[in-house]
Amino acid sequence: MIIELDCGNSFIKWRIIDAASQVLLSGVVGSTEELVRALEGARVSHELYHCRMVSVRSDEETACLEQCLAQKFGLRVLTARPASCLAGVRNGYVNYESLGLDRWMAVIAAYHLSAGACLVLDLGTAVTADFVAANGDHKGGFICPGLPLLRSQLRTHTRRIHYDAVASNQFMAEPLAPGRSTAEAVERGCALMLKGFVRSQVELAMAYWGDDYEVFLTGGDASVVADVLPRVRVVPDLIFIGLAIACPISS
Ligand SMILES: Nc1ncnc2c1ncn2[C@@H]1O[C@H](COP(=O)(O)OP(=O)(O)O)[C@@H](O)[C@H]1O
Ligand SMILES: CC(C)(COP(=O)(O)O)[C@@H](O)C(=O)NCCC(=O)O
Ligand SMILES: [K+]
Repeated sequence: MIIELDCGNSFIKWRIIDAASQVLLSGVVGSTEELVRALEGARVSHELYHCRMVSVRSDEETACLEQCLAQKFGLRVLTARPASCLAGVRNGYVNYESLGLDRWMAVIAAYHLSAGACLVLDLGTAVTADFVAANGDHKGGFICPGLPLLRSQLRTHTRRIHYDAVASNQFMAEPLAPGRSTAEAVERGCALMLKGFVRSQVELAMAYWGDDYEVFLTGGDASVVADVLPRVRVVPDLIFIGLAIACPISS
C-alpha cells in the first residue's frame, strides 16, 4: 500500500492507495499527532510500505514530519521537489524553486488530464490560479487570500466583527442576498470576493485561448466558487494525481 500526503498550510490530506491506485482510506487532519493516530488505525488493516508527500510547509516542519513517519512506521518518504520541467510542463516562474509545490503538482496533473491549455484553481488557505498553455508552457499565476484568511483578517482587524464558528454553508442558501447578520454579511461577502477572483481568471484564460481550454478546480473550499465556473472539472484529488507523476513508486 502507498500512503500519500498533501501538507497544506492548514490541513494535511492523507490517503492510502493500493497498487492499482484504488483509494482504500483517506482523511483530513490538522496536526502531525492526528496524522499519526490516523495511520496507526490504518495499519491495523493495511500494510504501509511506501509513502510520498508534497508539502508547502517550512523545510524544518517537513523534515520533522518525514522523521516522525520514519520512526513510527519505518517509512522512507519520497517528497516532491521543485523542477524546471516535468511531464511536458515547463515551470513558468523566473525562479522555478519558488513556485509552491502544491501548485506544481496540480499543474502537472491538470496538463496530464487535459493534454491541452488549462486554468488550474486551488481554493485552500490561499487561493491560487495557474495557467498552462497547450504546448505545456506554464505561464505563471496569481495568489490571493483564501476563505480562512479573509475571515480571520476581518475578525482580527476589526473591533466588532465576531460570530460563532458555525458551518459556513448555512449562510449560503441565498448566497447573493445581502446579509442580515454579521455572520451572513461576512460569509457571503468573502464568498463573493472569491467568485469575482475566479471569474477574472476565466476572462484571462478566454483572452489567451478563446474556448479552447479546460478549467480545473480543487482545494477544500472548491465548492464556494464551482457554480460560477461553467464546464469546470472539479477534481478533489488533483494534487495527488500530480504527486503520483512526480514521485512514481514501482511495485
Ligand atoms: N474535511 C475538511 N476538513 C477541514 N477543512 C475542510 C474540510 N472540507 C473542506 N474544508 C475547507 O477546506 C479549507 C482548507 O482547504 P485545504 O485545501 O485543505 O487548505 P490547505 O491545503 O491550505 O491546508 C478550509 O477553509 C475548510 O473550509
Ligand atoms: C500559495 C501557497 C501559500 C498555497 O498554499 P495552500 O493554500 O495550498 O496551503 C503555496 O503554494 C506556497 O507557499 N507557494 C509558494 C509561493 C509561490 O507559489 O509563489
Ligand atoms: K491553495
